[in-house]
Amino acid sequence: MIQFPKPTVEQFFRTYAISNFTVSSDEQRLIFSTNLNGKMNLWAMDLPDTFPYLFAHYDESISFIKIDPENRYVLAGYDKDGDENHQIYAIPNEGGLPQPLITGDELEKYFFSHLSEDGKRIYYMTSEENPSFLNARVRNLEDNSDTLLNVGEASPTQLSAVSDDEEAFVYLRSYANTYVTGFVKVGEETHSLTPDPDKVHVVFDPVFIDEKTIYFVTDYESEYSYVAKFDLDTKEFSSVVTVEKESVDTLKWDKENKAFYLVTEKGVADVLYRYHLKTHKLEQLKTPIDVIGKVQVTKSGSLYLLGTSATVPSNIFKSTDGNEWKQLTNNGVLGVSTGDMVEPEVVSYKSFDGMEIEALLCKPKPENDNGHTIFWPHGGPQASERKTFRAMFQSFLNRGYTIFAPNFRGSTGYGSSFVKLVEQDWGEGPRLDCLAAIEWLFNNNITEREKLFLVGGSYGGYMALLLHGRHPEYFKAVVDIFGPSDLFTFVNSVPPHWKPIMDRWLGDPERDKERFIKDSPVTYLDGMTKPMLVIQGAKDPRVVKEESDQIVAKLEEKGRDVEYLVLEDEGHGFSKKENEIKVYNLMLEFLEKHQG
Ligand SMILES: CC(=O)N[C@@H](C)C(=O)N[C@@H](C)C(=O)N[C@@H](C)C(=O)O
Repeated sequence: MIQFPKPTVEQFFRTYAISNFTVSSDEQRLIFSTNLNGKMNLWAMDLPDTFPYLFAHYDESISFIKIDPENRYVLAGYDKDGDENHQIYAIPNEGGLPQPLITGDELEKYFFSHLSEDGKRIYYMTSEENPSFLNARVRNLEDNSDTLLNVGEASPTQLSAVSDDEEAFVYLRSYANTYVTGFVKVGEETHSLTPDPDKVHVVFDPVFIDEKTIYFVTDYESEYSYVAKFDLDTKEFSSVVTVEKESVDTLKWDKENKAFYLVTEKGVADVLYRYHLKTHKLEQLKTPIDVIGKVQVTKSGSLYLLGTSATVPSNIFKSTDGNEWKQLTNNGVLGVSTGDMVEPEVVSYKSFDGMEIEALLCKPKPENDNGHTIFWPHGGPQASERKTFRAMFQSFLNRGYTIFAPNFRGSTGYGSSFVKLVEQDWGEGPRLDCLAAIEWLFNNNITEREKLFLVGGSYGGYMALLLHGRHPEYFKAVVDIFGPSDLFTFVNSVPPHWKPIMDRWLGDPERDKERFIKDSPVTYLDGMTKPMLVIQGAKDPRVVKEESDQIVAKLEEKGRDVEYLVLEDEGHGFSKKENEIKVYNLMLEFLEKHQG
């Protein structure tokens, strides 16, 4: 019989992403954003037919998709080459070319918030006239009038829910990723959704289940976030559903069955629950994947879910009972079965101060093993490494690298106090957690001292630079993907609506001058002696190109071995297939070159 070679790394490069989806109210059409033709576009399937067709061609990343309840048009948000200046476009119901609808100067942002039940009014937030705090406005599609609803003040203010009668509005105000207050505005009256907005807590995912009752997620006076309720008549706040040691991170209302769907974050995986409002019964549901990206509940009560596992790229599933799932998309890795991929082990180790840190350990198949390990600090930093599919990881594994990804202090999924541990401490605690992880790898004979690489993106890139500068003896070579290199320049270069939250997140460059010097990678140029590869998107608005330019220039001045790749048409990530392949190939080449 014909013998075929084992899967090669190039096959993993040909994996496509599904980043978002929505289903029409009659459930006859599913629209999703994917880079199936190399760039991000909207594709659709006319259900129950599952053959995807190109629905709207624009070749840019898509921030939201909304189908008019009466199927007259579709709305979508696009930016330009990853600049995150999202603007709102309309697409004919038959598909076609997106037309600008709520747009302005290319530097302004227009974030979609809500579409009225009759599809005639679009609620949105904009940076226009209020770049740091954002204004909320409503556009009436019948007469094209555009009305100011709320002027954001004190901190970025997001319109997050609108009652069906469009009389009550919930706003969320962010002071930090871990401090977001919620308030409801009805006419001239405003009420906090939680008893004391001055206490540090978060509020998100508010839902009006009728004109007077708002459910939402909060961690108010709790270590783990839970579902709470605010009654507009009595002005009472109450806790409704808590799940032990799990943080609720998504709340969806099922109007038909008077139930909520909850997704909780439990370390490296998600759990899906249904909570019945009448019986107060909480049921755990089976899911076909480990990490849930999006849940949509339709009018009929059907459930659609977008998700991924370490060996399963993003796919969309449907269920009518929350237990049996039908896979609607068939998004896989070119010719590679899940059995040919690597499932991570969940391990934990003790850090310098005895704190238990969870991590993902991915070991290559013995026949591929090249004896080298890649240490991967994740980005965020208030995020975590989870059981999601990463073509980059599976490519590294296919080439024989072991990968170790610690959820150092500051990661999400381990309670509110743990997430806060990185705030105003970017370079000490999390760095020591990384060092403890490296020693653990050596002590457990997973990694040999001379065979360790360091690769990280964004905050992970920052950590890669910092670890390189302060502890070069551990690493053979280092890859920094858009990492902040100097906290003084980084703090001033972030998008305007991030600036109000920088103090709690990172600190103040004057007040915390000593710490900023200590925790800036650029302070440790002398230590950065190992070969480096730096990768940057030219349009990145979060970690701007100057962060990479300056560290590369300084290393070159010192005659260090540094390669630099700038992708002109990318932002904070690689959305275009050809760019992604260029990056993976360069990284693999770089690592291979420095194995010896
Ligand atoms: C609400 C919000 O956007 N907060 C930001 C301050 C934030 O936490 N952004 C991160 C997701 C982020 O982009 N961080 C960069 C530095 C990264 O590590 O990816």
